[in-house]
Amino acid sequence: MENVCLESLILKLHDVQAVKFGTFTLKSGITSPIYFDLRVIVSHPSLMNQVSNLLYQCAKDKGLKYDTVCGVPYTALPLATIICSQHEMPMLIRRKEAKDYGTKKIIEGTIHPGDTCLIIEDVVTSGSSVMETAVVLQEEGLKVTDAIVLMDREQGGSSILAKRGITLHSVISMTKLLNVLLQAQRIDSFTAQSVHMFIQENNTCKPSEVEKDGQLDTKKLCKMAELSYGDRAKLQTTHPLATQLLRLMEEKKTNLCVSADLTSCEELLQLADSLGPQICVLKTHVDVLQDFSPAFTQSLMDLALKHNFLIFEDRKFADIGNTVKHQYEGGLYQISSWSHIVNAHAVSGPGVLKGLSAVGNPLNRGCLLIAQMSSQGSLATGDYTQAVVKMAEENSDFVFGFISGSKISSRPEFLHMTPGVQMQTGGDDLGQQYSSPDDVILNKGSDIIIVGRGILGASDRVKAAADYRDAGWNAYVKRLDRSQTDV
Ligand SMILES: O=c1ccn([C@@H]2O[C@H](COP(=O)(O)O)[C@@H](O)[C@H]2O)c(=O)[nH]1
Repeated sequence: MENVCLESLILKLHDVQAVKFGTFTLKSGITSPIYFDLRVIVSHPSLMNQVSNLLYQCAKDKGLKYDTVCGVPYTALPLATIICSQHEMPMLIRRKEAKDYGTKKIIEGTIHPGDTCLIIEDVVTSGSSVMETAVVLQEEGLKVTDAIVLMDREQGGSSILAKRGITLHSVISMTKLLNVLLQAQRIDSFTAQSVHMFIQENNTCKPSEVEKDGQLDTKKLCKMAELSYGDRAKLQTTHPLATQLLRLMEEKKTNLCVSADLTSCEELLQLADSLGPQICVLKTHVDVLQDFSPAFTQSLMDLALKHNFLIFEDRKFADIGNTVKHQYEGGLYQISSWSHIVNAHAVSGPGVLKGLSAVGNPLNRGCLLIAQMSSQGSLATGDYTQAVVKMAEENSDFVFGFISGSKISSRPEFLHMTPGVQMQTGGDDLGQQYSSPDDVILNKGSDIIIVGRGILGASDRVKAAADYRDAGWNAYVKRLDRSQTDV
């Protein structure tokens, strides 16, 4: 690969801010002086072509033989597409989550078991994303022996992948990148030095650290990919309310939120008292109460303290900032004074969060954005959902998670809460659709199940809540176990 070509690429990547210097918190919670965001290159077609050519050339220079190509979702997907299109090679697409309808496939494209698949990735730190893709391909009978990455952060990922039989080939090394930017006076020697030191000191995935008796300690390794609720609570970037919630979930061993859709205050308070020990969150719709009074909210707050759960008023704010501010703070319900959590639709734009956070932040409250809905025909899908994730990322001082059917953000500081949960799947006659606790937590990667009528309609609500709590928690434990064996 020609040096001039690499140098011009590095400078272009810096121009478009695909590489940035400053203070950044990585997925693992570590603070880094350098950050790569290769996603931006999709807006620069000539850069996309240049990167794809270099990735292809790298595979050629190494003499790699392969039958098909798969890009690690999402950034490397278009890169793999360009390579396959230009060189007329078959490609496979790995889904992040299996489809919950139709074929339920996790790999799209024609699979020929025994074929060798080359993995394409944009940036490697721990190697866990490459590994996740490799495992899925291997489960389909494909051979995975090599991966090509544009940028290796040199933090141990290549050694870890090598231990699992995958050779990582990188187009740009961290050392090369820093040298080129230093020579071009894009960064000073102090910055280059601090990045070098960071890499040495934060080799988060040193093989020696994840080895036990010469074997990979899969438990440690897995922690990089899937953190427990307790570990997520410890991340610097986690919102204080999410920290409180994740901690109490770990302590009480529950990821059950009961949806207390009742019309009498007394019945609701009785429910909160009897189910309190089983739940992490109690969700209300105060506007369906026939006898609401401020005394009710005081009693509910007392029960939340007694049983250590959070209160979530499912108000679904959706107006302009100024209006939601009044709706949250004032009126009959004065929601901000008693509800730890509220939620909002993103449809009116970020102003809704500006208005809500002006009231909620001084009170240490938090908000969930509604990214998907459980009802049939919901319009909150696809690009809308993606835009909601972006809005959450841009407002993480107040937003700590989502109402969604599945995990939609890989950032461990965000919580996913899923309504439409019952042991018996199906729905009601007004469009509600139900998934099982196992499906929601284990297969779709959500964090908290929200259960209403599944518990409220039972003859013994305490027993039903215990069953849902066990089902939700066991699915979470299974998910952690599965990710340990997958790595
Ligand atoms: O997409 C959504 C958003 C909110 N909900 C609310 O959750 C409960 C579900 O009650 P069930 O009795 O378990 O069906 C209810 O309060 C909804 O308003 C939802 O279902 N879907």
